[in-house]
Amino acid sequence: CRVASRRRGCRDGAPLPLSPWAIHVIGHLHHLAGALPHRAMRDLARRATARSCCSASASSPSSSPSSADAAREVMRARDLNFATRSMSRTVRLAFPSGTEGIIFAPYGEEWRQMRKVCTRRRPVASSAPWRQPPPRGVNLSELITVYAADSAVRTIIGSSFKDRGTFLTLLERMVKMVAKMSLPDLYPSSRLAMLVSRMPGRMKRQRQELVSFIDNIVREHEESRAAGNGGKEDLLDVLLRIRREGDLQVPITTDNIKSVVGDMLGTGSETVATVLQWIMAELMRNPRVMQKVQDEVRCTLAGQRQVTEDYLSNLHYMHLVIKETLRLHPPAPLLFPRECRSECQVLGFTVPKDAMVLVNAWAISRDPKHWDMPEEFVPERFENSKIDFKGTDFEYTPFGAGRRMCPGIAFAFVNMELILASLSYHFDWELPL
Ligand code: HEM
Repeated sequence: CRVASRRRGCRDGAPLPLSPWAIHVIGHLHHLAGALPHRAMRDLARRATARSCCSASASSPSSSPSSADAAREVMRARDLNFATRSMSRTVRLAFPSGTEGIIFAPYGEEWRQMRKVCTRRRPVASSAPWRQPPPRGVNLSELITVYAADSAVRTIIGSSFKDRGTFLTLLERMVKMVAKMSLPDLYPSSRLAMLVSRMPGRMKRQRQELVSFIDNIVREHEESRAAGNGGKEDLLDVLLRIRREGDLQVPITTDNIKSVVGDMLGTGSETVATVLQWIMAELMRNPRVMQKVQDEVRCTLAGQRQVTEDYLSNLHYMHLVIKETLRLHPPAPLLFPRECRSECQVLGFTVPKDAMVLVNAWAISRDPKHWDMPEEFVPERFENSKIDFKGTDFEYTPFGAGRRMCPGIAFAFVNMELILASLSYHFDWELPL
């Protein structure tokens, strides 16, 4: 294993990140077996005295900062050096060069342009659904997923979204595949791994299905606009217009527009739905907090038939509940993988060029060094605290920080607050007996 064999070596006097004991051929993988990666990596970092980094792959260097100090180094002090994304060998099959969208785009002008276009859009908020009493015993996770997808769609491609069910299935499969490590990812230079693994074929098919799906959306969109169906410009309109006008430094291709649309639809719905599901689970486990949220919402909206955006700024306690849920259950616990652009030092350790860096935001936001009763759900901890998720407090970075920080925070918050207010205003909730 390349990492293990270089571990004891030093670069310019600085050692490589601490790494656990390795086994020939499989490297450090046995340390990750059977546990969620962010938990396993936190435990490994705890065992390593420096608590900074550990390597965890079979044959490619990777590093997982698990302390706020290391996160600050990666996402602030050396942000530019870690501002590009790491792509596994199988993910690369799904996003060939020039079609990386935003999430996987290498650092550079094209990524900067796309990000600017996408963050200029204001979220299209609408009132949350479920004003009618649902039948007893609803599958709340399912309802939340559907709502989050619909509302992402409204902002990104307007209201036309005929086949939501197919989209959600494709999205779920894609997220699972991208998050998974397959044999070719663990042994990137092995041709045998590529030959024996079924993952490359599955990834290509999955990507093809998603692209055809988005193709239809783009075509319908263009036809609808050509037929004179007006309405406000949505994100897809803006991207298509910019491509037509063609006055950008790096021209936008249709293939990349499809990837950007996929990125925004995927992140816009999946993350919001996951956080909302955790919020409702925590509220049901903590009836005191649930009561406080309901009292605040019902008092603020007294007499209104519908929750709208106008009331959100008064729902102070609900905001704390969302913050606390993001602390305990960030939907991207290891953020999104970054790559070291040139060898550098982090907290006195050498990080080699091309190493994948996974910041363990989940472990850091439960670190007893920064948080009292870190495992407890206590929204009040944020009451008089200056700690926020805006990318300057490195003990709490559910949206990341630095150049690659999440551009969807405003969108996410409007949606999460609308839906949570709506659920708390209209209904009482309890777990089935
Ligand atoms: C609670 C909801 C959300 C959470 C917790 C979240 C979290 C994150 C995180 C951790 C990253 C990686 C940051 C880094 O590497 O430092 C990210 C990136 C990103 N997010 Fe979000 N996100 C959320 C909602 C959204 C929404 C609603 C959108 C869009 C509509 C969105 C679009 C993106 C995009 C495009 C990127 C890639 C940015 C880049 O690489 O330049 N996210 N998000």
